[in-house]
Amino acid sequence: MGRNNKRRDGRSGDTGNRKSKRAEDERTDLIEKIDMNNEKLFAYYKAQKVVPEEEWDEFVEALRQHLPTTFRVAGSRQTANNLNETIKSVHVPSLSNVIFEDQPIPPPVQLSWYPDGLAWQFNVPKKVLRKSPEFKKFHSFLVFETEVGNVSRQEAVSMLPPLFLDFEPHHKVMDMCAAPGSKTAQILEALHAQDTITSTSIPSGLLLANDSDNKRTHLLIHQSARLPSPALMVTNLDASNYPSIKIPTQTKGPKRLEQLLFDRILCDVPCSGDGTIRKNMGIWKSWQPGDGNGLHSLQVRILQRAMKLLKEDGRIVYSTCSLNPVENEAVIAEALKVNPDFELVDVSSKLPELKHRPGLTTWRATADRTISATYESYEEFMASSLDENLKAKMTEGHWPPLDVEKLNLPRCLRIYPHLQDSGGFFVAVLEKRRKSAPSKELKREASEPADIPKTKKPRLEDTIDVSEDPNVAEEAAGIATPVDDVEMPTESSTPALETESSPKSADGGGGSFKENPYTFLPPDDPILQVCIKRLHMTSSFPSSNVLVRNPAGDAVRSLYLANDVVKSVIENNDYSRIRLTAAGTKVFSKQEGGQGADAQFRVLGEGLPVILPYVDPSTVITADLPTLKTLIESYYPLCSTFDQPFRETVEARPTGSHIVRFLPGEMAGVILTHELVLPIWKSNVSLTLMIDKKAKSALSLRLFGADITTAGKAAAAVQKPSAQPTPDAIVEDVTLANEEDIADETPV
Ligand SMILES: C[S@@+](CC[C@H](N)C(=O)[O-])C[C@H]1O[C@@H](n2cnc3c(N)ncnc32)[C@H](O)[C@@H]1O
Repeated sequence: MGRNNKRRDGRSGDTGNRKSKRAEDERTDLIEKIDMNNEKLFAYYKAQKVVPEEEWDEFVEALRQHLPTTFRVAGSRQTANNLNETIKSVHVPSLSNVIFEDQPIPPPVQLSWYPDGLAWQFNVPKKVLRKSPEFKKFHSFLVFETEVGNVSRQEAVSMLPPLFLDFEPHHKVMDMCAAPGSKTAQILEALHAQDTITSTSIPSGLLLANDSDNKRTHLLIHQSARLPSPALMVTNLDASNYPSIKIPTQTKGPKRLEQLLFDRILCDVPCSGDGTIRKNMGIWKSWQPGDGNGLHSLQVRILQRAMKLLKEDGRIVYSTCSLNPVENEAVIAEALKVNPDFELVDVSSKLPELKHRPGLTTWRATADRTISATYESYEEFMASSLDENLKAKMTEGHWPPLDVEKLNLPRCLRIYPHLQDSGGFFVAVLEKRRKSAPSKELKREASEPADIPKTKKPRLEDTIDVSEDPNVAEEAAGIATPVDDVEMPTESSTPALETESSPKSADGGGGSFKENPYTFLPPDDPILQVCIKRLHMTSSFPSSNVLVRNPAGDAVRSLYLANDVVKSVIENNDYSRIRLTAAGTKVFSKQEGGQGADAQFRVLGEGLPVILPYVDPSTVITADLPTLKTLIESYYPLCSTFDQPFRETVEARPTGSHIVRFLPGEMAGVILTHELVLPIWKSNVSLTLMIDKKAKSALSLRLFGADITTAGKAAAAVQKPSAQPTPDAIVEDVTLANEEDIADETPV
């Protein structure tokens, strides 16, 4: 991210390029220098019998190998299938016979277990990506598509948990430890699976993504802006202490408030991360058993809190990128012990091509840093000659319980690097059994009358003490929410783009919370009405679900759209108590007028698919592929440069925000296979395509096989006077920024 900012600050792509090469050289040195032996790690995992004796060498050898690059084609089913087709029919054939320094380089292959072949893997040295023209072009394609959210560069194993959630668009889903958000994005995509390329549905369900780290929460918001959803909320709380959220009862009769319970919860908990050792090579040196021991109690508390927030028949997916049974089976066992209404689900046949091993039923914990001894039981550990301070760090829960056989721990899935050339991972799926006949008392507890004085409220909360103001300790942040990074027209009559001001930085120190509050506009708000009238939106547009974020509750800058559940959560809960950091999706944004012109609210590219189903089709201007090419190539082409009938249509339109539908077509060998709907801005005499710079470059690469945007051509010219189709400067610089931004599975 930092490097990306430097580029925005005006550093040349060449500098980025040199830096990237240096970083790569440093990494190569590191691989060569690093000692991929850690006797304690080996002794510990041998003692756990994670793999049979005869597989041990293969397992360790796999830990030492460079992790292949994996990515997932993202977006709704239609968008993803389209792009996947391009990868299969254009990129893979062009990468199939590449010879580099006399060596054949294998093309990307699909991950056999990932549904619909939407996940890919390739393993080529970075210098091939830099120097082979075919791979360079493919890499550039990936970088830009990642920037705009059509591709997610994610570790293969990290793609697993959402696949086991098995949820539907009407479900209320919670992602308890969500940042930086690769799994949140995957859940959002599934929630919006039925969307088309041009329009987004408003699912009736909810995705509540939470993370206790404020900085990382803003990274999550940035990532999820690529997949706008009116069903998304983001909170910034300690998951182990997550407060009760209230919503009105759905039943007939007087409205009461009840606790919001979830259909599905993902607990992708903080872990020691030793399953990522192929990527995070520092683990070879730093690993010690205490890493997992120290996290065990937090992991248990997070899982137990999830159990209390789940509906009957609901499902929890618990996952870590650690191989340590103390962070995995021991956590599941401890949580099951106190929640007997839960059981592990056998999901071994869900992904038939996925190779995995069963969860362990025996393991040997230790707290000893200096010797390699492990202990069969807590009693044996306590009877040892170890230091009393070390003994105090461990609990019975670190070891297998006596009744371990009853818990079905082999139903957990262990993924090992040597099985399918991946990282190491652990997944467990738990379901809450339906109670046959709820007692009268339980029924009474299930709905909480809103009007009972607080002190007398029957508590829905469980054994965990949930305070009204969870004491969340995190670093001071101050990261801006995403802004529309649109190329700026300079024509004098073209208004300056107003950037969305970031919410005030959240000062995590001591748990203070300084985000802006959320207010729903009255449906007859004059500004909202102007937006609705301008687009001739139908009466079915949910105008009572439009919200703003500022203390006054006025439509001063941006308008967001939320679905009914998000609205009801916001209206019935104090936003600062639930540390609400984001809600819904931004659809309109204020655009300052140019010389003498009034400010207007314009449709945002990210919000357009959400509002398009409500826009009167006669409001949308139709255009063809050459028109799109002109809009991509120039910042602000004059209206007079366009062909008829587009020229006449736009000249007749007032200045301001418009929507254009580009119809499928062909020009000089370039094919637009499906229609595209994009926002434009009309100034007195020129037009601007109002999409993010990187989205414009990605679109250009997808359509024309080269970045023909002004910025792309400029970058190519800086890099090489004989401009090649793929500008190195952009590729390298964006790659670095991107890889940092989306790094997932960072051990915490
Ligand atoms: C393994 S990472 C999650 C990765 C994420 N699910 C993804 O796919 O991008 C664990 C996350 O847990 C967060 N975390 C740590 N302690 C937490 C707590 N007590 N409550 C909520 N989140 C916590 C960390 O900030 C970190 O972002």
